[in-house]
Formats: sequence, structure tokens, C-alpha cells
Amino acid sequence: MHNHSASLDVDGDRPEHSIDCQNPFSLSLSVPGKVILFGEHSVVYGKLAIAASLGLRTKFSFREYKPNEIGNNKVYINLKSINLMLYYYFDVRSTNCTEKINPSLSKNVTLDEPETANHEQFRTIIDDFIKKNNTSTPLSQVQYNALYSLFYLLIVMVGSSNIDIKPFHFDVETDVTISAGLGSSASLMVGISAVFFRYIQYKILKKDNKEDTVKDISKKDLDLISRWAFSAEKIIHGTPSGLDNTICTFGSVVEYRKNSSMKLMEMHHKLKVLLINSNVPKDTKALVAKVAALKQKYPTVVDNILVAMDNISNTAAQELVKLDETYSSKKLATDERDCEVGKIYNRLEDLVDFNQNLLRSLQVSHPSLETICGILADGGLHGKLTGAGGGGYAFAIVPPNFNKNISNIIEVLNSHGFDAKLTDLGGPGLTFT
Ligand SMILES: Nc1ncnc2c1ncn2[C@@H]1O[C@H](COP(=O)(O)OP(=O)(O)OP(=O)(O)O)[C@@H](O)[C@H]1O
Ligand SMILES: C[C@@](O)(CCO)CC(=O)[O-]
Repeated sequence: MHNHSASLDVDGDRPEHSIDCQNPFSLSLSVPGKVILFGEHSVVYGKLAIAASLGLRTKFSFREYKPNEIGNNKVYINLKSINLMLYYYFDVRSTNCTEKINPSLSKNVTLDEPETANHEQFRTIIDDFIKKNNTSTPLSQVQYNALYSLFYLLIVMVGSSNIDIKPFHFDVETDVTISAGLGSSASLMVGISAVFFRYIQYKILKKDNKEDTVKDISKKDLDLISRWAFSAEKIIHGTPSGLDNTICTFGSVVEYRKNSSMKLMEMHHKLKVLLINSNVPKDTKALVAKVAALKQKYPTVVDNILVAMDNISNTAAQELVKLDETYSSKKLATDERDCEVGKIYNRLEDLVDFNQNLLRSLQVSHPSLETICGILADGGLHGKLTGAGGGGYAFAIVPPNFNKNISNIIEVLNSHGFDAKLTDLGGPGLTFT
């Protein structure tokens, strides 16, 4: 069904090419970061997790060159947040480069089935692309991982489609702190997948003389983008659960169970959280492996902890539904409603404490995260790590009736060297701008 011809060639300097003068493709979009409220780590073992999108976003801007634009013969990649700006030279006249590089590799990959692709099979090709960049300084691991992911998605997504791509200009920058548990990698993968997916669709639609509907996106296409992002998340995370790419794609608040269900939760009133950066670097892949090793060593103990975490997420999901119903109820007087809302937040805070204590028992907390939880507790808030732990961010849900001065708590956190900011949860997912 698919012809595996895409024109990628990174061989040295090239003469400038003629550009598709009629309609150079361009696209801008943004993707949020995320906070896992309940269920990190246990979600890897099929337990329920609840996550919400953040107001902090990664922004993507992609365009083919305009006619006669200077430098229009090269692919320009600018990953601003990790100080990586590179040029590549593509031979757009060659239409068989993916095949030329290795016909057997992309043969079985189809755009509609990201599960048919595996980045390990493309490692040599991707490394070849990476080596041919224009910088003389060696890439850091952070830069290498980002570039590897971008080329993986480019080669495999474009390689699985019968389109001819042109030199392009690709800018990415983010407000999401990188490697801190806020889903920067999922946000990046969702955005790159969305850009290439739309680029391919545009080329196919244009060929068929159909309308350009770049800004409308169906649930089915979002799902496909999320699945491509999941495929690329495996590069950095090893065995991700799929939670991060799901919440970054769809936004809002999500109940998620691996390989089973994803439910967007109605939240008419935005949850407010205090986000605190421990400034301790963490490694998601290593932390997931650490829990796996602990589970192997103490299967019954760890299994029971995971079941308890599942119960916490289930109970939290019920409380969040109740919260939404209470806010929407027309039957309650204002003071009755506020009282009920207060009770629900109290229960959510108990669940935050349970979850943090269990995460600590899985050895994925860190002394700095514990210090943060202690400061929050002194100020009357309930804190928990979010994401893989071992460092990165913690959060506390801030109830609407919280009557202490939040800026005092932030000051104490700052005096210990922890940045803290108040933010709303549950904004939009992937958005075309
Ligand atoms: N905006 C970005 N630009 C370039 N690379 C990025 C960007 N955001 C993330 N990355 C890549 O993702 C890696 C971070 O992934 P990692 O999983 O360690 O952290 P995270 O996604 O922020 O945390 P978590 O998965 O626990 O939520 C970086 O090392 C980098 O390679
Ligand atoms: C630790 C983990 O549960 C969350 C990382 O953000 C891993 C995963 O779900 O893939």
C-alpha cells in the first residue's frame, strides 16, 4: 500500500534548489507540559493514573522556504531551549533516499500504525544523520536525545509516506523545565509528531487538490499523533506507560490506564497548584528501572503498594467527579457548596499524602523533595513529587478556601533554594496557532 520514498539526503553542500513557489508549507503549534496528580510509576504496571496539562507550553514553528529565500537549500533546526542550532543539506531531487539508505527498514512501517515502527531498527541511519551536522563541538546527551528523536520521527513518518519533502526551517522552544518531571520530552515528541503528520497530510491533500485544513484536527488524528509521540518517547524513557504523551496531546485532566482506557475529565473550575522545583536532576528511565528492580526483589510487597496506589487514583477520580458536580450543582446554597468543596479538597489532600508516602516507600523520593513536603506541611499544604521523582518537581493542590498567605510559603521555599510558582491545571492540549 505504501511506497517508501522520501527524499532525505544529508550529503554535504548542495546548490540551492527551486522551492515549491506556489504554496510553501508553514505551521505553528504548541503543546503543554503536564503534572501527574496521582499514579506515577504504578501506571507503568497497569494501575490508574490522573494527570493534568500545564499552562507552560512547548512552541513549534515549521516552514518550507519561501521562493528565492537565502539559504533555501538547507534544513535548519533550532532547538533553542537546549542551545542547539544545526544545518543539514537535503537533496530534494532524490526521491528514493530512505530506500537508498536501507530498503528493508521502513518497508513495514505505515503512517496509520506507529506500532509498526521501532527506533532501534533505525539507530544506524539516525546516527548517520546526527554525525553529519554542521557543529564541531560534540553533542551533550540532552542534545543527542532530542536530535535522535527528531530524526527518528522524520525518517520513519516521512519514510512511510509517498511524499517529496523540501528543505525546511524548524524552531522549537519551551517554557517547560526540561528533565524535571513536567513532561518536557512528551511535549516535544507530541509537537514534532504533529508537525510531521500535518506536513505529510498537507502534501497528500495538495496532491489531491483538496482544501488545506491544517487547523482542524480530528480525535482520530490526535490519537495517531499521540501514538507516534509514544513511539518516540521510548527513546528517552525506555518503557513509558503512554500517560505523558496522552495528557500532552489531549490536555485537560485525564484518567489513564495503560493499554486500556483514557478518559478526559470535565473540570468546570480549574484546579490550582503550587509547583516547586527541587532543582535536583533526575533520570526517568533509571527511576522506572529502579522500581522494576524493587518489584523483582520484593514482588508481593511492591505489588501491594501498586494496588494501594491504584486505589488512591480511583478514589481521587471519584473525588474530582464530585468536585465538578458540586461546583455545577444549582441545588446548593453558596455556603453549603463551599463547605462541600472544602471537604472534597481535604480528602484530595489526604490522598496526596498517601501517594507521596507510598512513592517514598518505592524509593523514588529524594531528601530535597522531602524538605519541600515538610515546608508545605508547615504552611498547611500537602505536597507530593510528580513524574518520575528522584528530583524534579513537587506540587501541592491549593484549595480555593486556603486562607494562609501563599506568598509566605513561597518565600520559605525560595529561602531554601526552591523556585515555586502558582499555576492552573487543565488547559488545552495540542493547539495550532
Ligand atoms: N524543548 C526541548 N528542546 C529540546 N529537547 C528537549 C526539549 N524538551 C525535552 N527535551 C528532550 O527531552 C529530555 C528530557 O526528558 P525527560 O524524560 O528526562 O524529562 P521530562 O520529560 O521533563 O520529565 P518526565 O518525563 O519525568 O515528565 C531532554 O534531555 C531532551 O533531550
Ligand atoms: C514514572 C512515570 O510513571 C511517569 C513519568 O512522567 C513513567 C511513565 O508513566 O512512563
